[in-house]
Amino acid sequence: MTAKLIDGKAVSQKIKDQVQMRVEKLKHQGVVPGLAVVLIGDNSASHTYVKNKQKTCEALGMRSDLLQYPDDLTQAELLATIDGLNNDPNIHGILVQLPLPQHIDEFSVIMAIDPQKDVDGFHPVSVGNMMIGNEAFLPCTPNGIIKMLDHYAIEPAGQHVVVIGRSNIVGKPVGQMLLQRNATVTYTHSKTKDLVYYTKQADILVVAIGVAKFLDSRHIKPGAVVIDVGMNRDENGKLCGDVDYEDVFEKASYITPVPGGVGPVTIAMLMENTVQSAENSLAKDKSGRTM
Ligand SMILES: Nc1nc(=O)c2c([nH]1)NC[C@@H]1CN(c3ccc(C(=O)N[C@@H](CCC(=O)O)C(=O)O)cc3)C=[N+]21
Repeated sequence: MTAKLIDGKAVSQKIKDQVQMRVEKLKHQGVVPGLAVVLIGDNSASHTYVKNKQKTCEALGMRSDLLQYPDDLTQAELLATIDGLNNDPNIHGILVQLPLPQHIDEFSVIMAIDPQKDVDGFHPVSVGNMMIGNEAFLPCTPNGIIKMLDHYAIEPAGQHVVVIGRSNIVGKPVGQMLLQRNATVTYTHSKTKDLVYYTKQADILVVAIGVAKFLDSRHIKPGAVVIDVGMNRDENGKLCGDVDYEDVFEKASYITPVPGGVGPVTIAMLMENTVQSAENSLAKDKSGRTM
C-alpha cells in the first residue's frame, strides 16, 4: 500500500473560502473581524508564523494588528496591553505568540485574555468547555487535525487513536477532541515505556513531540493514518516534521506532509475562530446584552 497525501493547503483553502464568505456578510452588517497578534522579542521562527497569520487575515478581508514589543517588556506591561485589547470593540481575537520570554509567566498571560476573544483556545474556560463538549473556541492545531480527517472522510469513531505528546496546546486537546468523536484514545509521551508497543496498535497516529524524523515505518502498522504535527529544522535548515515521511509513506494509508500539512490548516482555524468571535459579538449587540 502507498499512502495518500493529506493536502493541508487544500483543506486550508476550503476553510478560508468559507471564512471569507462569513467576513463579507459581517462587513455588510458593519463589522470587520479583527485579530490582534502580540509578539514579544526577536524569535525568527515566530516572525515567520506571525507574518503568515497577518497575510492570511488581509487576504480574507479581516483586520490584523501586530503589536510588537522588545524582549524586556515587563509582565505588568503585557497584562495592561491585553486589558486594552479585551476592551477594544474592534478586536475580536487576541493571540499572544508563544513561547514567551523567561521572565513572563505564561499562565498569567493566558488567564488575562477575555475567554470571548480567546481564539487560540488556551484559556482554562475554553479548555474546560472543550473537555465537557460545550461550545468553545477550540485550539487551532487540534481542530485543524479534525478538519483534515473530515475532509478525507476518515472517521475516528471506534478507531484507536494514539497520541504521542501531551502538551496543553496539541497533545492533550487533540486526544480529548477525538474522544468526543468516539475514538478510543491512548496518550503516550517521553516517559512511555515501549512506545512502539502502542504506536503499532494505532489506526490513527498523531505525532506531536518536536523531534525531527523521530517516527519511522517500524513504529506503525500497515494502513495507519499518520498526522505529523512537528515543525523542526533538519541538519540543512530545511523544515521537517516528527515523521520520516519517505519511510512511512509506503506503509501508511494517509499521511500529512511538513510543510503543507497541519501548519496551513492551523492558520485557517485561527481565522475561523476570529470570524466566529466577531459573529458572536454582533449577536450579543443585537440581543442588547453588554459585551
Ligand atoms: N499563541 C500561539 N498560537 C499559535 O498557534 C502558535 C504559537 N503561539 N506559537 C508558535 C506556534 C507554531 N504555529 C504555526 C502555525 C502555522 C505554521 C505554518 O503555517 N507552517 C507552514 C510552513 C511555514 C514555514 O515555511 O516556515 C507549513 O507547515 O506548511 C507553523 C507554525 C502556531 N503557533
